[in-house]
Amino acid sequence: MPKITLTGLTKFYDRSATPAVDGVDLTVNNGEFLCLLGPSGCGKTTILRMVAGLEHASEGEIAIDDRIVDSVKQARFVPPEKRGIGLVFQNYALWPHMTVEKNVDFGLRLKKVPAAERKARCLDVMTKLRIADYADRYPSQLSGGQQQRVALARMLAINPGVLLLDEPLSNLDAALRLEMRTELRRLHEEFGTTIIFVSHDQWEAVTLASTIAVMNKGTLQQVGTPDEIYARPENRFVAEFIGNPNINMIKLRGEGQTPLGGFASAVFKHLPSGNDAQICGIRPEEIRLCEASDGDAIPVTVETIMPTGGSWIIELSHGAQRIFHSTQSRPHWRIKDKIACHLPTDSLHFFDSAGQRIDAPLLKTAAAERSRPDFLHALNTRTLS
Ligand SMILES: Nc1ncnc2c1ncn2[C@@H]1O[C@H](COP(=O)(O)OP(=O)(O)OP(=O)(O)O)[C@@H](O)[C@H]1O
Repeated sequence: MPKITLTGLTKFYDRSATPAVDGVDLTVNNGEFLCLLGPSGCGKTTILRMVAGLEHASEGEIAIDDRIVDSVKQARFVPPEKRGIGLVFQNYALWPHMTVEKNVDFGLRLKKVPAAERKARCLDVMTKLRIADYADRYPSQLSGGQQQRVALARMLAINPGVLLLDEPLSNLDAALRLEMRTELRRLHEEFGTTIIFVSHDQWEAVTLASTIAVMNKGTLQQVGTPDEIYARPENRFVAEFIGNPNINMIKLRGEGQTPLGGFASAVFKHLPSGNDAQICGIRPEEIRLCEASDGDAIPVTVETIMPTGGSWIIELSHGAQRIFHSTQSRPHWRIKDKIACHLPTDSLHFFDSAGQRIDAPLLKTAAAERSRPDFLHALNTRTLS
């Protein structure tokens, strides 16, 4: 299966404005399932459209394996139909005058696949995507979710080397989405297709993708496995975009760089001298609660306890400061209880004034070794809340 390489990829829709995509360097390896994740308008779809050949790059290059398919410098542009790519968009354009089976069969016909093989392939993907019962219906007679599955089936039938998916599950209800994610993962394992998937839903990204590329304002922020991105965010944007409840951010310094009190003073204890960290992040599930009598801990008051279906989010205050803790164990505290908390050293993430991660020598590793179930649980808390 092909590898895709983006080098300095840039797109200006309007030369006088900021670019929609700004100097992106990214390699999607053979058979990789990569999710472009980021807030609305950050340039995800634009990248997908350039890879598909529906938009020209303004600068930089796109290569599929070793073949350059778009390069302004080399004055080369390979049209979409010659790139060997399947594309499924949110608004999956099905042929309205064709039945489901004819839609799925369409690409195979174009490829002049023999009739018996076409029939078998169509039946196979329609069965896998659970639309075989609607084979004779027209798109207008299907629900949005069923149409989305037809669009996916149509692509999978031709078994493209590269599959580009732009939020293809957005029209499905929660249960069907979950089912389709499992199905997509299974299909990916079975077909080994290189997939680029666009989403702004972090839960979808971590459950589906082997690699996540987090984007913001047209630029790539971090590329890594879901675990890497959660456990070792490269900057504040990534730290705050991934995980729910959101990571707690503790401001460490005030005017003139004076160290702040409260939670910040507890954090300073862990900071080697000379470190110029401005902000410290700690994931809610990493905060440890204890009895008020624990002398070394930070005294806090329980402000709210929010059940989120199998887990709980607890809001804690220390003076005017607030911090959120999450747990899978039913809390035995009550609102207004005076308790205390620890911020474990190896769970702290430090960022400088530009929001870039600082790796202090004393503060390492354990966070990176955090287990995936914890991570998924943390995200699941958001989904349920
Ligand atoms: N055809 C176009 N002409 C001008 N500007 C465009 C065009 N398409 C997209 N843009 C702009 O480019 C930027 C990136 O858009 P893009 O659709 O790639 O973002 P996205 O991350 O996919 O967003 P979403 O998650 O909302 O689909 C946005 O500011 C958008 O307004």
